[in-house]
Amino acid sequence: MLQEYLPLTFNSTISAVEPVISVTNLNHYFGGGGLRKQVLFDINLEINAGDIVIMTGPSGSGKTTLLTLMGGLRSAQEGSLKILGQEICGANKQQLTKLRRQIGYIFQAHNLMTFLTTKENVRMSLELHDEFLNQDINAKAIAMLETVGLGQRVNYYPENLSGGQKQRVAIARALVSHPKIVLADEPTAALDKKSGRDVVELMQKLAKEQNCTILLVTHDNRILDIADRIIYMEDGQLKTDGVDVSS
Ligand SMILES: Nc1ncnc2c1ncn2[C@@H]1O[C@H](COP(=O)(O)OP(=O)(O)OP(=O)(O)O)[C@@H](O)[C@H]1O
Repeated sequence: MLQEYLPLTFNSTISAVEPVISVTNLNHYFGGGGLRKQVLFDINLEINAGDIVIMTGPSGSGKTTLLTLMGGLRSAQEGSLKILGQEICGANKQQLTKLRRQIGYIFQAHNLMTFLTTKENVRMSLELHDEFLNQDINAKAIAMLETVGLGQRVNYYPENLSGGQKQRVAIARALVSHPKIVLADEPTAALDKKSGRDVVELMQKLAKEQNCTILLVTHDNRILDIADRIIYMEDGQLKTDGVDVSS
């Protein structure tokens, strides 16, 4: 599971044909010296703008590691990893911070600020972006909450919302700034079947409207059908990559 939330903005522009994420011969290791352990092996992958990609596979297969690398949440060590046209293998902290402002994150635990209302949680995401500072960010946050069906809950605190409602606030927070990429790690894990389904269908709808790429890690087979493409990881390797959601 993603543990960190690191906000991000950088000014790269990407052409329509260039993949939003391009991974070439990527390896990753944890630990050092005699304890050094390779957890990703020669990953090659391209993800196009607007695609909803689900990454699945057994526990420990490297999904979260790959997701955190693609989100600029940890440094890539070996190979090439281009996000929105920018090489981030070897990128410094400042470059990673800029990158992270262009990405929305949705976590298993919604990670909302408990001392802020739903509106304030969503507004906080806009406050990280200079381009919104001259706009009515309150109105934008409320409009986004209305879009996710929480127009009546803008002044509620997270503790007074159901699990599904909290996750919808997290979706509003991730998408309100219209990021090009949203990364989601087990977004339905804490939800019942219906709430989980509602949450991913909402993500799918908003992503298609905004032409946003979604990369979603899940063990939840019930949501595979929302994907344009499914990637299967095993033992740190990308085993299958396809669009056949029935397999
Ligand atoms: N910070 C870390 N330090 C050392 N090893 C780690 C670290 N994070 C993950 N690993 C190891 O890397 C491997 C891949 O872990 P990762 O969390 O990416 O798998 P996963 O497929 O996301 O698993 P899950 O589905 O259980 O979340 C595992 O063997 C794990 O123990």
